[in-house]
Amino acid sequence: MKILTAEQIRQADQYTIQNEPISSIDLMERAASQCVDWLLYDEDSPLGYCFSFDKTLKIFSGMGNNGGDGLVIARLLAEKGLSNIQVFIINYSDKYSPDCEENIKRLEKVIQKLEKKKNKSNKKATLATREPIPTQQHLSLHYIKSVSDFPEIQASDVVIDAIFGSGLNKPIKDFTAQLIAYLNHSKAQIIAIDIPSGLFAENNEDIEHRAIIKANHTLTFEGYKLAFLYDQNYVFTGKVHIVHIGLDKNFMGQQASDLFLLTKQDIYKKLKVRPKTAHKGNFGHALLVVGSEGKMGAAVLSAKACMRTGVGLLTVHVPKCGYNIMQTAIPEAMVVVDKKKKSISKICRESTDLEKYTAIGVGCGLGKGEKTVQAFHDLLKSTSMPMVIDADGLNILAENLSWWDFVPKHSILTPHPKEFERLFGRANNPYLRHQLQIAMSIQRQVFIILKGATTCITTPEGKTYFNTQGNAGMATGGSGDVLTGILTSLLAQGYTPEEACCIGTYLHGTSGNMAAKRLSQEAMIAGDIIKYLSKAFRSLHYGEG
Ligand SMILES: NC(=O)C1=CN([C@@H]2O[C@H](COP(=O)(O)OP(=O)(O)OC[C@H]3O[C@@H](n4cnc5c(N)ncnc54)[C@H](O)[C@@H]3O)[C@@H](O)[C@H]2O)[C@H](O)CC1
Ligand SMILES: [K+]
Repeated sequence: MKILTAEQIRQADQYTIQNEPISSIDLMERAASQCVDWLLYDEDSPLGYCFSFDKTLKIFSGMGNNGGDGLVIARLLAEKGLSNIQVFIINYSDKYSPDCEENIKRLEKVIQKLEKKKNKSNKKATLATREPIPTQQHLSLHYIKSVSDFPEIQASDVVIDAIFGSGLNKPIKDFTAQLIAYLNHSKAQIIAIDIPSGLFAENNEDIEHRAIIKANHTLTFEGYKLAFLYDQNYVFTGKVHIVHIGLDKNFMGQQASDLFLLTKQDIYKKLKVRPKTAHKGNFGHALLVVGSEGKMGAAVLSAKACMRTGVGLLTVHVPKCGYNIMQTAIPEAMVVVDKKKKSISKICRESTDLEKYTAIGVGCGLGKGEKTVQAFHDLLKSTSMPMVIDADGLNILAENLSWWDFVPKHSILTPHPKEFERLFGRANNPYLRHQLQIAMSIQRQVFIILKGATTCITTPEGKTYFNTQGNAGMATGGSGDVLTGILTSLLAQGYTPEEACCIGTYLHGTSGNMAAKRLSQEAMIAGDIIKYLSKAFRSLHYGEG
């Protein structure tokens, strides 16, 4: 799925208005009604099916179209009978957008209608019983012009943030900034409409010192904004839900973008089906150069993941101390041992005949001893076959930058953020780090998989794929070794490095999710990701699970 910029979505908005055709105020109505559906019927919504709940819905609306969305949401919910709604318009300037202004009038009419209904039923009640019956529905409109107008916020309130959306063009200041701090400080659940107020859709500089809503949920229109895919911004977006508002699909499909979010369908299309007449020679021969004393677990995990991802043959090059461990843990793999006992010192004769391998993975549990560093150098120099480089392989490279010349083109590097920083340096914010990652992929002609809650894959052509599969249960020792095994296996089977990166990260995240669902995030360990690979494959091939 393509990720579009806020500017491209604005253009899609204009195109839809002109070509559907639909008036902008009707498009706003449609967008808000989709939000209302989510609010009333989604299992994640704090309102879920609660038409007359004892909580109060407090909607904070700005003066632009995001504010307009908030006003329509209030009116539609009131028309559906939701009981307690208070709307607050933030007067941060002296000008409303036309659709926002029109929706204030429409909301006022509904308030008047409800008031009339209330008076009528009270009159009837007074005549019959001499006592007014309190009406069930409360809908009110208030204006915030300074800090003294801030309402009290209870922990049980549900707050809708419709202050600013994609039209934000400078950091929020003055009492609006104070209001955001005040809302963030409350214990209420916050739902942001389109984008948390204060967050820019792409580049966010100086984020620690800015006023930005910290939402529990963000209902975003049509697709993820780029900023939502940076882990550092999760604190603002909370869980992101895509709300489709009917923007022109063809127009959006034609927009140029080098940014993609991986979906199940993308992966399904890339996965090959194994021919019925296949033999093990059809699925490649992988070599893993891994392990050292005390870190043979990393070697075993990468080897098991490699086999479970479907490689035909696997040879594992380990130090002598790893022989029995490897043969016992995974009899399906062939093992060649190094001359040295505790760490790898030289890629030995059986392994030096690199021609017979269809992919190489290196780095898991390797260590950085002098001889190992030399062996890594020799390995880089002895092949031009793209390889998977992880963990200590990356650290060694970071300490020997001149060796970049020997890194085979289109190799896959799998750093976590610290390893990334060691290799490529620091960037001031996630957007700039992403730009740095793209630039480095192009310059070094490698695929970089920056691991995180959302994994960011950049290609030598300058494309980016984001993978959102996975969960915090995977933040445990060995998860990265499993990914290396999966990637090496896919490369060995003849998937292109780009396909291997996309399928590999998606599979890894999906089996991690399946493991967490069954075992809990706390109890799952890296080996469980391997156990659930079969389920992840089945879900991709046959839609199971
Ligand atoms: N794009 C769509 O598909 C649809 C979007 N909708 C909603 O509209 C907003 C974008 O609305 P817009 O009026 O352009 O911008 P905002 O409401 O975010 O901001 C209003 C206005 O405020 C000014 N401004 C910007 N930054 C500041 C600031 N820091 N301080 C003071 N004033 C500021 C600026 O002039 C802005 O224009 C989108 O997010 C959706 O929620 C439609 O409703 C449906 C279709
Ligand atoms: K908002």
